Amino acid sequence: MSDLGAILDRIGAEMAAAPDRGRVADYIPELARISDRHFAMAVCTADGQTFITGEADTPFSIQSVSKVFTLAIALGRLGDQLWTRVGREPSGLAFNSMVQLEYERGIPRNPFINAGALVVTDAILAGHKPRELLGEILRFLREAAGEDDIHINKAVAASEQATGHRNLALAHFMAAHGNLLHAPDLTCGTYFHQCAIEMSARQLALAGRFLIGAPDLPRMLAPGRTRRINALMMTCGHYDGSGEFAYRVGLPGKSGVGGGILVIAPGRASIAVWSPGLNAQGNSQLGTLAVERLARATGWSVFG
Ligand SMILES: NC(=O)CC[C@H](N)C(=O)O
Repeated sequence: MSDLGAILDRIGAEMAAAPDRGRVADYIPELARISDRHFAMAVCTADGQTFITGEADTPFSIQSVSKVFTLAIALGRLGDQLWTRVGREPSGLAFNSMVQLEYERGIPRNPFINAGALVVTDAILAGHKPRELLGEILRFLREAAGEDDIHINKAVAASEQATGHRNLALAHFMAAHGNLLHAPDLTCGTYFHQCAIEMSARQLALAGRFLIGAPDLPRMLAPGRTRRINALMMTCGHYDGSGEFAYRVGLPGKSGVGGGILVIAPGRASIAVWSPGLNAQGNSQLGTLAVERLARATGWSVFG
């Protein structure tokens, strides 16, 4: 790579000057307080280097990016058995949509929409107390990142708990179809806490290294499974904006309404970007633009 540091400096400067920063999520009151001025990007390469620009050590709410890690834990623990409860197709609908779940009898389309992520959390909650599972998720992240300073923001979790009617509705609906093992408020409560994990862009890029598929990096899962997580990130990681992200960026990515995106360049790098303003599909507006520019400058793409 010619000069990743210079590429990131340029992208950071361009994003600081960007006029249209999208809109910060306001349906979770604690997230509505975050300024849309933040920007950070971190790139961890397969050969062990890390490059950053912007506020790469400021923690932010990873929200739905957590779904990548709970899926990894679920696949490691349950293997293909998980797929009896959740599908692997893009939904073409918003992350919190209800309609499809009714047509498809309580089986969510994929593990990255909210309904699917609730099923994944519910599956790995089996045999554990919520506190134990949340401890396991944090341990997984800390081991993957090689950093201990990763925590849950309890105020964000409480804020979502107080307003999370749609997620509770999704969970109740799946319970009605026999696709939930625990009481809806238990599964949702665990999910709200997992979404409220805070990480910096640097920590998130480090935690994503196990998905690069390169030797000498932390190995959290069998290689065949990490490839499949990448496939799902590519097809479903941005909800009804997944096609657009694949077209513009050409790499698997998973977004969250906190404005974070984890992007994997297989064999090359793990990339984390953060800018809290979102586009109409609930994906970081500048985050997407920044990784689009990074992909163009580096030539990284899974499409050759
Ligand atoms: N897209 C997201 O990041 C959504 C996560 C959020 N906690 C929710 O369930 O609404």
